[in-house]
Amino acid sequence: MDSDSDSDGSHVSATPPGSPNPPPRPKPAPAPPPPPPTLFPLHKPKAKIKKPSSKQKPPKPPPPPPENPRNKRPPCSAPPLSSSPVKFRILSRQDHQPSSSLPEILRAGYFTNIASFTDLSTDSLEKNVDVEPPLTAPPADPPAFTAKKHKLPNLIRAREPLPPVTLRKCSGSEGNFVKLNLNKKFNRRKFLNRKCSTGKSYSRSYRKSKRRKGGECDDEAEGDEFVVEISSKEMSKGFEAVEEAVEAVRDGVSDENLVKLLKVMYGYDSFRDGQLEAIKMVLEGKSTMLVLPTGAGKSICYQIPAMVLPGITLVVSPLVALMIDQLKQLPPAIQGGLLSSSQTSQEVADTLGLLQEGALKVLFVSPERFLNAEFLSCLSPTSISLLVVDEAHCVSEWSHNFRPSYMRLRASLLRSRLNVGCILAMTATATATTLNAVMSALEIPPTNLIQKSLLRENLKLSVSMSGNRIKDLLTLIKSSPFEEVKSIIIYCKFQSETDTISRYLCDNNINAKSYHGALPSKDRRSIQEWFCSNKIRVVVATVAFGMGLDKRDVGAVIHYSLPESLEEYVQEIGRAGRDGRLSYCHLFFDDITYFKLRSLMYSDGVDEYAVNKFLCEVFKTRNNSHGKIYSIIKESAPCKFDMKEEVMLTLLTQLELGEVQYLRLLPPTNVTCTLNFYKTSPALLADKDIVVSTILKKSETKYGQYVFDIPTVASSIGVTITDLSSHLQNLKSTGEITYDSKDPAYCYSIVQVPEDFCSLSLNLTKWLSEVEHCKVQKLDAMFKTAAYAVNEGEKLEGDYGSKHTLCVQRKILDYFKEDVIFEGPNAMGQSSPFLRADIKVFLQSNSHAKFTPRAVARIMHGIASPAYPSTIWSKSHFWGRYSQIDFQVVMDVAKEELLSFVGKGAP
Ligand SMILES: Nc1ncnc2c1ncn2[C@@H]1O[C@H](COP(=O)(O)OP(=O)(O)OP(=O)(O)O)[C@@H](O)[C@H]1O
Repeated sequence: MDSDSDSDGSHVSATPPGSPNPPPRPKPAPAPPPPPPTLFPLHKPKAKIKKPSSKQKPPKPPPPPPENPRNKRPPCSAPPLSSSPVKFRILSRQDHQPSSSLPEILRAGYFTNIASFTDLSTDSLEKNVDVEPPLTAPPADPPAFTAKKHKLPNLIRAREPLPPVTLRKCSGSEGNFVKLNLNKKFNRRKFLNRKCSTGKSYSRSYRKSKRRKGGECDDEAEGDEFVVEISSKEMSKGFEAVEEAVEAVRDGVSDENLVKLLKVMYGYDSFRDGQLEAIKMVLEGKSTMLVLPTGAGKSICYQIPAMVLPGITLVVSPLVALMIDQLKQLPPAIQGGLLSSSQTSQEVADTLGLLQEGALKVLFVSPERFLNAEFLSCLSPTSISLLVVDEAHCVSEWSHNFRPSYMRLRASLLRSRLNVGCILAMTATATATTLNAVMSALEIPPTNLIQKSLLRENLKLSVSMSGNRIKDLLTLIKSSPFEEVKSIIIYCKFQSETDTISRYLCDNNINAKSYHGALPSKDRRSIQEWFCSNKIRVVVATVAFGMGLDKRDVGAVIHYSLPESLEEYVQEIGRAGRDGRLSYCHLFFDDITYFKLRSLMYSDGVDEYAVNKFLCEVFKTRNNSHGKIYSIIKESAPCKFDMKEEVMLTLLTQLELGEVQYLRLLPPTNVTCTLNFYKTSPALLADKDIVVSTILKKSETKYGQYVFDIPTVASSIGVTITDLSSHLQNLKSTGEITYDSKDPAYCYSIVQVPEDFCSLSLNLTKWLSEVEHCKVQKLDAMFKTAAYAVNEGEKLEGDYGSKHTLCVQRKILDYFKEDVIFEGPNAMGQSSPFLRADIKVFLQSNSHAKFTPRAVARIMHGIASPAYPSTIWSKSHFWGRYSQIDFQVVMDVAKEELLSFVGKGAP
């Protein structure tokens, strides 16, 4: 039975697969039965499977998908894009997708999904990590695809930078292979697929899932490469079936019609809990808040409406890597694209071109895009049918993963700027407070909340307190039920831990690899691929692993370190048991890690003093500054204000979107420009060109070069930074100048200068400290849940792998449902007899430095900050000495001592 938002939380549901008694995980688990074949795209009996041959001629292409007049939009009158001065490395599609399967490629090419991205990084989610050397050795048992990689004809110089790759539809005479537009030349490519030797009739989408979701293809088939020929007749039959089903839903949104559409698009017979309800709400045009557990199938809840609704569906995601995964996982019938701030201007222009042509049904965008006037102008006011906010908890500062850029996603702004009518917000993890905040920001009425249980009952939970985690981990993996599990993820907090542990496991004959954000993206892809094809049994990872991972048969998730919140814990254990089989999740915890994490919770915080100093810089010219453009340089500012980049962005966003709008954020860009004149002399050119004459006035000359601040010049002329950049680009193309830009910065234009800086900094600091307090409470709730489970679990029956399931589930449900902040003291010390004396000595011995109470407390807790880096301050005798004393207590004592120190005439 599923619990919903009204349940008492004393039970948990099985969503998916809805079985009350999930089967135990066999040794080894057999592959799940294939889903029934779909009408779309193809049935295997009609597809010929042949060994590749160089002589083989490509078959004829399918006709283009039937065009639906309802999907047509008038072309959009976007202004030409200026070129960005920032250079990005362009990766080929294969760079991200080393073993593209036929359905993926077909989807990408034939159905216009965008092919080139520049950033796969998920590093931003990793905190306080140290860099490890890149992966060099292949796994003991390298998968066949690596060995054969060079043979694949569809590889496009995977390592080298490439021009943007535009995927085009084939014309009727060229076979059903996808053509890639490289450097404006068309090259014919054949795409390969590996044989799944079960001999069953699989749909294309099922073969895709076999490849990606765990390599259930049997061993015999691994590495065998076959060309799958798909007749254009079959292809168009699939399209027609989808088109018919879509039309039927448009004519009448009934359960029956929607199930038919589900069947032809995905091959599934029925909807899972919550899906149908959500789809119907969206199709009725009602903004909806959807809370389903990880792996429950939230994507279908926007993909089906995207097919049915006339305009485009915008999907906002917090990470580029997530967007890429989601784009790749779109079913073939949906034409998708992606826009992120890490793309080159050419990539952006290509996507915007497709958008203008009306060729896209789903567009993934980063929230930062909403800063971009060009993007906004490309979306005609009526073209957006649905806005999907994925990971919607990021909207709320009370969530575990607040993103300042998500503040831009407020219903009022979305309506005024994009004319968005219907919003679908989706998350797997949100407390009641977070949900309230998200729903109020997106103006979703309480009646439009669809919430199913957070936990699947096939997950068995256990917890242990450990004095020697690495040894206990080995014992755990070598004992039942973990010893029988063939796919395990171990989550650690720090990158260095992942390497140590994977080495230790390998030394003990356990096939393991470490995975973290500092690894080159190629290595990360390989590890993920090997794990998915069961070539590696264990991945020891930081939080960077798992976002968008849809491997169905992960049998165990082990937390080597305490997660920072119950939200993070729920999200990460949700990687296990997606196939519905019994799966095991073990959590190790210990005081030392807890103390360390708790200290880290204070690494983002700021003092009122720092906020005030920052505001003075932001509004440096208080008079006549309305409309003027300024910038804060990302590299130098953190040290100047002792404030992390992310915190600066939070403050700037709050100054834009808070009760009073003080400024307007502009897209970040490089602001220092160095320019050389070539053809015409500067003075002569300045006579003809106002931009050049302003540059001459506003620049310094160094070694014959002109160095100037781009926002200053743009402000003086009264143009935007984009216009100025285009103008410089034009001058460059005529050979008049060359230029380079550096210093990435946050840019903004002033709307209104605050009258009272003091009260504004006080309010902002108060808000930030509440956010900080909330994060600390989340960690405490996690720690207390673990401690409670260990204490209570001792009294319960049950095998080792599942002993604490009920205790932990109960605590999790309380926490999410009622925002229960668990009572009772935390494990932190509240006083120390030597603290005051030590702070006094520290201040005396560092009398040259200007400390704030927070800076002193950070050093006593051993936390680095931009102005007090660990490279210098960890040498201090006092570094980290009081990490077991509550940070607030240390800060209070530091404040008193600083006051008395200054009172005694210290500098
Ligand atoms: N009705 C259904 N029947 C069977 N399988 C389904 C159904 N709906 C979705 N799935 C499958 O469930 C898997 C998970 O779906 P999806 O990635 O959308 O989950 P999610 O809720 O977005 O998970 P996460 O929060 O981890 O991103 C996919 O492989 C998807 O094809």
